[in-house]
Amino acid sequence: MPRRFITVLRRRFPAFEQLWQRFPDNVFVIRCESDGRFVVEAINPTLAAVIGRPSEAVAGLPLGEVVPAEYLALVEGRYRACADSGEPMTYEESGGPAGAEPRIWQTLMVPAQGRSGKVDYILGISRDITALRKAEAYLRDANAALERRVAERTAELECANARLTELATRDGLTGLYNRRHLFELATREFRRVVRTGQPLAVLMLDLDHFKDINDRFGHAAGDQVLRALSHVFQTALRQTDLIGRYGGEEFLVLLPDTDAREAEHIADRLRESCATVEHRWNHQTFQCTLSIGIAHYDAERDDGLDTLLQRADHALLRAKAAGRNCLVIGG
Ligand SMILES: Nc1nc2c(ncn2[C@@H]2O[C@H](COP(=O)(O)OP(=O)(O)OP(=O)(O)O)[C@@H](O)[C@H]2O)c(=O)[nH]1
Repeated sequence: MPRRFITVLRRRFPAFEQLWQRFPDNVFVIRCESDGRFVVEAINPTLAAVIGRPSEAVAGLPLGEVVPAEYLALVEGRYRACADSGEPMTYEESGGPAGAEPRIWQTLMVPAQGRSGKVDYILGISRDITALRKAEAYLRDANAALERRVAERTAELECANARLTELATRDGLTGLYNRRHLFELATREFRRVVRTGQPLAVLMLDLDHFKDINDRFGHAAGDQVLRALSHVFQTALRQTDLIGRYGGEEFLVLLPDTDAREAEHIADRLRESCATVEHRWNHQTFQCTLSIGIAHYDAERDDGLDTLLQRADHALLRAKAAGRNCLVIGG
């Protein structure tokens, strides 16, 4: 029998008595009476301190005289379930005296069967896990806050990276690809057509008498024209075409998979749309025309991107010499 057993243990083994006196969790032994009632057989000093009564004063009392009335039905229900099932049970509960901070308890109950097989005693250990649960909740919150912060920082970094890529690849004034990045893309495109043998047209665009615009209206007006025309060019081209700012008022366009007739047609569309844009500056309006040199990839002649660009450049010079606002196809 547990009481006898515990009493014997405590008397016979000083080490067990030490353990019983010092054990930091609550230990209790409940006797199950044959009429279904429960009696407190023994509680250790830790549990005695929690309920505020000496162990000796509680031993032998019916459960109803030890457990506060508001918890009695709940506690009895648990003991009954353990006794009826004959199986160990664990549960968690919160409670405590009114006005005090509620505590959370984790309890393990083990039924002890007598010779008849009936459960005579329930041995229990109950641990105050309030601090543990609080620490877990704190860690959960801290973790969630950290995850939120990491997500925010990742979004900020992605934004900054996108901005850096933008700065590294785009021309600050027009928003078109800058010369360096355009060369990278053009080189890639050139390698592709060398491999596939597909057509590739190159247009070298140069605004006519742009210096006059700067001289007449000022540099800021010139900048406005460059921005406006860049937008016009970009909208006139297909998604697959590449356009970038090649120099001051010079632009390079690559037209992949475009035959000679189509390239000429696109070039003329660019030339015309440029010429028809009306620019306004200080209550004055003016137009700006465009000369274009065209070159087509020729596997026999173009062993590198340079020669193809050179041929487009020569064609552009001829367009200028021919009076501007026109296009010339390079030989
Ligand atoms: N406003 C402005 N002007 C620029 C920019 N880059 C280059 N330019 C100007 O573009 C002008 C180019 O002049 P030129 O090379 O003589 O050519 P052009 O006057 O267009 O004459 P043609 O090309 O022969 O028709 C110069 O006045 C440059 O200062 C820029 O970013 N903004």
